[in-house]
This record gives sequence, structure tokens and C-alpha cells, in this order.
Amino acid sequence: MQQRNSSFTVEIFQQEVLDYLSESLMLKEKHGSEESKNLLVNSLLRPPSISTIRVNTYHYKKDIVVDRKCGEAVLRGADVFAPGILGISKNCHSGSEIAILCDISSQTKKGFRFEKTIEEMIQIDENTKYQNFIYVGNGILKMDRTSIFQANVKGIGLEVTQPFYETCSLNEISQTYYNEFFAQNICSMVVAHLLDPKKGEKILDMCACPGGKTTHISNLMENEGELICCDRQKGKVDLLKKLSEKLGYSVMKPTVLDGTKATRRVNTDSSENQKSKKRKTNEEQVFLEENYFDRVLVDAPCSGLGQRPTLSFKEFSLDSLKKTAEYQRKILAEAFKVLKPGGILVFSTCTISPMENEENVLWMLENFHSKIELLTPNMTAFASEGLSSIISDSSIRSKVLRFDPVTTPETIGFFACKFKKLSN
Ligand SMILES: C[S@@+](CC[C@H](N)C(=O)[O-])C[C@H]1O[C@@H](n2cnc3c(N)ncnc32)[C@H](O)[C@@H]1O
Repeated sequence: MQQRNSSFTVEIFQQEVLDYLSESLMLKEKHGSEESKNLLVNSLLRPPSISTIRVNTYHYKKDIVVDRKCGEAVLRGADVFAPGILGISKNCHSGSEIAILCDISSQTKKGFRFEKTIEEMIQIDENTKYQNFIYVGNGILKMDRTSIFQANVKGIGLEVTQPFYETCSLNEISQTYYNEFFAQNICSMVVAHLLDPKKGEKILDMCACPGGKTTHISNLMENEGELICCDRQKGKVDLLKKLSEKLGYSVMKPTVLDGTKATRRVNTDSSENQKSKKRKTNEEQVFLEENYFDRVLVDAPCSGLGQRPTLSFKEFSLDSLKKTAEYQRKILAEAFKVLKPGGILVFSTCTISPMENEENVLWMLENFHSKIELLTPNMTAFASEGLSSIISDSSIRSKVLRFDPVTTPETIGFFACKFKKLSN
């Protein structure tokens, strides 16, 4: 991604989070403090190399500035939709060739007219806020300025002709094979193989929407057995139902479930509890039996700090990362209960935050002690071992899979591991 001068650091994280990450990932020791932060940030600004090639170096002289979400969409292969445009250089009209810059610091007011190009403004003042504008590609304007900034505007404002990265388009394939596949990134594909489901088994996917791993599991089960695939939100479960119909996986049983309370039941018939039972029924909440499933997947809700390309993770503080990790533990504790002794539990996240990954593995081993065993993974493609800054015991560290975007450009930041329940 474009760097305008040597001291340029794109601030996609809150400083405390960036410091925590570069320290715990031990980048600092290997590369020095500043370099380590840049390495981390730059790896997350880029899409995984497996699906992209770097194509564009020249950028057009006139600029449009887009918001962060729009900039991320462009990096993933989309055109620029008019509502995402914040500002345009002067003298631009439909048909103009324009460079697309993303304002990740969200300082540009909608409707702003740039009198100079961003490059010129940076030449005038090296420390300007425009240092936080990221170049994401070139395109042709499809609307004039007045149309773009009218209220409730819709449609494509700029067609991207030269994206900074060329991403292979799945649109064409998905139209031809609409009923036959669900696209996933490469680390997500490892997860169902780790779980290793067998035909006819009883499997639980506790956090299943949008359905990538669950459909992969259905496939590996050869559509035979029982696959309870859950999500807390009813709307998301409705999408899972549609997905199971579209792909023909009758084994999927989409179910509304709060994974933090998967086994909690109302067990007396007092009127208060009757009311609460009714409320639960209306919400379609079900409760799961303990010691029932052969295998359970917890693909946990997480901070998503491994997703790439991403232009801002500013909403996360250290405290929010900690709370997310605690929330995951509640789901893991319930997963343990519903698993049979001898059953398999796979835990995965799409974040690089050690609190949600290695620290949760240590918590599981401490909390369930002799009742659980961390297994050697049966699949290790693209992964390295866990962080020694968090897991000092190398026999534990070597059994967890950390997918590292800094050293492995093909992957997003991801984490997975596999436990066996030994007893209750
Ligand atoms: C990382 S996504 C799962 C992705 C999915 N496994 C896939 O491969 O497509 C996490 C999901 O967990 C759901 N979720 C959040 N809290 C939950 C809870 N308490 N119980 C069940 N699902 C929850 C979210 O709605 C979200 O859809």
C-alpha cells in the first residue's frame, strides 16, 4: 500500500491495541518497535496474496475521497457506490479519470471540493491530515458532482478500472454454480477438516452464520446425520435455512441459540418461570442436552482483527478485546457441557488478538484440567505454532494453529485448535 514518506504510519488501530499486538506477537523483538507496527499494519491493509495480484502503480491526477467502508470494498474488487463518496477534486465530471483515495481518519465532510490534489496538499505540508488518505485505485466517474451529493443517492458513482489490487472475481462463477458452492478464505477451509466430521454423527456448530463452515461440515458428513447449526440472531438463522435449501443440505438444522446459555433450562413451574418459558418459545430459543454431541465447533464471534484488507480497527480498545475473550469463554464452557466424553471440540477465530486465542486455550486447559486434552491438529497448512510470549510450554504451543498475516501473505489472521473431552 502506498506510503508517502518514511515516517508514514497508517493509524488503523488505537495506539494501546497496536502496542499490545506488536509486543505480544513479538514483532518488536525481531524488527524493532516502529518497524514492527508498520509490518503489522501493512500486512492487514493488503488482501491475502492467494486471491490477488498487485497491479496498479500510477495514479490519476484528480481525486475522489471515499469513506472507509467504501475503500475496503474497492480493495475487495467492488466499484464505488455514490453514497460512499465524500469529496471530489474541482473540475471533475462524468467521464473524468480519477484516483480513489480512502479517508481512514473520517475527517472529510461530505460534499467537500478539493482545490488541489491530495499529492499537492501533502507537498505543501508533510504533516497534513491527508497522510491518512490511502490510495486504492483508479476509475472513471459515472455521475456529475451534483448527482453524487444529492440526498438519497443510489448507484455506481465511479467505475473502478484499475484497482490497486486485482482480486479474482467470484461473481461469474457464483452465477454459473449458484447452487453449488459457498466461498471461504483458506484458513476457514481448514476448520471443518480439523473437526473431521463423520457421516451419521451428531454435530453442533454453535456460531454458524453466514454458513461457510457449516456447509463444509455438511459436505464432509455426506449430508447424513444430525448437524445443529446455530446462531443467536433469528434473522441469521433464517439465512441459514435458505442456504441449506439452496445447497440441498438436509442434514443442516438451523436453530436459534444463544451459545452462552445453550444448556440453561427453566426447571420449575412457578408462574414466573412459565412466563419466561413462553418468552423463550416466542424467540424460538432451544436448549441443548448435555453429553449429546460427537463433535462441536465454536467458530466464535471475535474482534475480527485478522480480516484483511481492513482500513480501520479503531473501534477496538484493549478492554473490548478482553470482554470479547470473556464472552467466548462462556460459549466454550457450554460447548464442553453438550459434548459427549470422547467428543471433539474445535475452537476458531479470525483475529490475531492473543487474548481471544492462546489465552483462551490456556483458560480451557486450566478450567477443565484433567477433563480435556489439546490434540495435535490433523491439518496444519499455512499455520505456524502459537505465541511463546503467551504459551511458554512448547508441547501446548505446537498444538495450536496461528495463521499469521505478517509472515504468511496468503492468509488472513486466524486461529484454530482442537480439544478432546475426556470426562465430565
Ligand atoms: C465468526 S461468525 C461465524 C462464521 C461462521 N461459522 C461461518 O463459517 O460462516 C460468528 C457468529 O456468531 C454469532 N454469535 C454471536 N454471539 C453468539 C451467541 N451467543 N450464540 C450463538 N451465536 C452467536 C454471530 O451472530 C455470528 O454470526
